[in-house]
Amino acid sequence: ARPFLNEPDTGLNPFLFGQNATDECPVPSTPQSQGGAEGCLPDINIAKGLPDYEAIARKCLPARNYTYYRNGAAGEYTYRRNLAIFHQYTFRPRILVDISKIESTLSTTILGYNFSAPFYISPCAQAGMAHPNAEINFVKAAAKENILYMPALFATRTIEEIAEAKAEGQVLFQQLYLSATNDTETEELIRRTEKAGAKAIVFTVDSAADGNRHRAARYDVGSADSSYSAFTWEYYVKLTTMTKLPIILKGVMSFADVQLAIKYKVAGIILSNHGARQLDGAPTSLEVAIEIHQKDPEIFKKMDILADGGVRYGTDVLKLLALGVKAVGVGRPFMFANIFGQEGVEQLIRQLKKEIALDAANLGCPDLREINDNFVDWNPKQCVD
Ligand SMILES: Cc1cc2nc3c(=O)[nH]c(=O)nc-3n(C[C@H](O)[C@H](O)[C@H](O)COP(=O)(O)O)c2cc1C
Repeated sequence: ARPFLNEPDTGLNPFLFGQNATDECPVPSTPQSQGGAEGCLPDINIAKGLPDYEAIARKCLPARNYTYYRNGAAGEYTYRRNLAIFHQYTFRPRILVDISKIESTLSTTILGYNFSAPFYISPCAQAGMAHPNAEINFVKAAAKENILYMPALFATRTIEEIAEAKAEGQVLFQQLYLSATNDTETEELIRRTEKAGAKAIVFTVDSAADGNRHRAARYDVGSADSSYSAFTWEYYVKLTTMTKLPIILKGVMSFADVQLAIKYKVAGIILSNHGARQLDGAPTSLEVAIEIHQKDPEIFKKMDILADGGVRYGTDVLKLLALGVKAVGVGRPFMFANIFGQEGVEQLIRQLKKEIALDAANLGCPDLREINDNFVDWNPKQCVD
């Protein structure tokens, strides 16, 4: 495959490496497990959009830590597809529409809880590889900007430490990996999650086995679980009897399973290929959302459907929302922004909110909550790359 452009060149490099691009920053000596790009970080203001945080992290983090966040499965074809797919669909912009109120229409509900924007911080393990305060930065930034955060079970900080950092009334959804064979362990995890005050369980179902991750294997930072899972829909039914919390299934990636999720009255699903870290060749969440929309668009009204993977621009968010997706998850960009700590995470949230508003305005969509499939030409076109 041809070399892949991870981030389009938007003129960042001279700010990061100097005008002659020769003053490479030395790899910092901070121990990997404690993260740390300190001493190397450029001015936070040079990050103008989501892809910039990755470019900065690649320069500033130890290679092993960067690779843990960056890697995808096998030849990373789905990783590339996640980023590229959005550009196969062009908008149908409308003109002479009063879009002056757009910023006041970004708010949404997820499982009935109010948030200021239709995007959230996806559950990603090991935030401590980027910053010593790890997930605490996500909790606090999410509270400040009133967006949803889904902490990962394999976080650097414990469920309890993360809950402790919550603001008054802050809503978190807890991501869990469960054991199909050890109900005692599952019960214990669920009790901890409930006690911590999580408002929903995000049960990840797209990791039936370890991800086959070549890039990660070079640095010994592969996926954390090494068993083949025995989960079934019957297990899901049993799980619903173990807790009163709503359960969101994360990693639904076929129309057949979406139909089953409806049949089993699942509270919500996340269309996700796990950031392309599990099955190379999996479809992208945009493609699955398009398939649902083509086959039975009413499904989007029957449960909250969220989606993640490769979302890097406001326009990516708009395309998913136009199909009926309720809110969109962002993973790696937040992990990379965290090298700047809470300030970096907050800045990213503000930047994405602004992009969504600007893009919706230029699209001629006066109210984000009213965006619909007419705003996009769903005939795929050749990507510009
Ligand atoms: C470093 C890293 C760790 C992740 N850890 C988890 C995890 O523990 N549980 C989970 O459900 N998903 C995990 N994911 C997947 C994310 O929740 C999300 O689906 C994905 O990152 C979205 O794609 P994006 O990174 O392109 O935004 C992880 C992703 C990354 C990049």
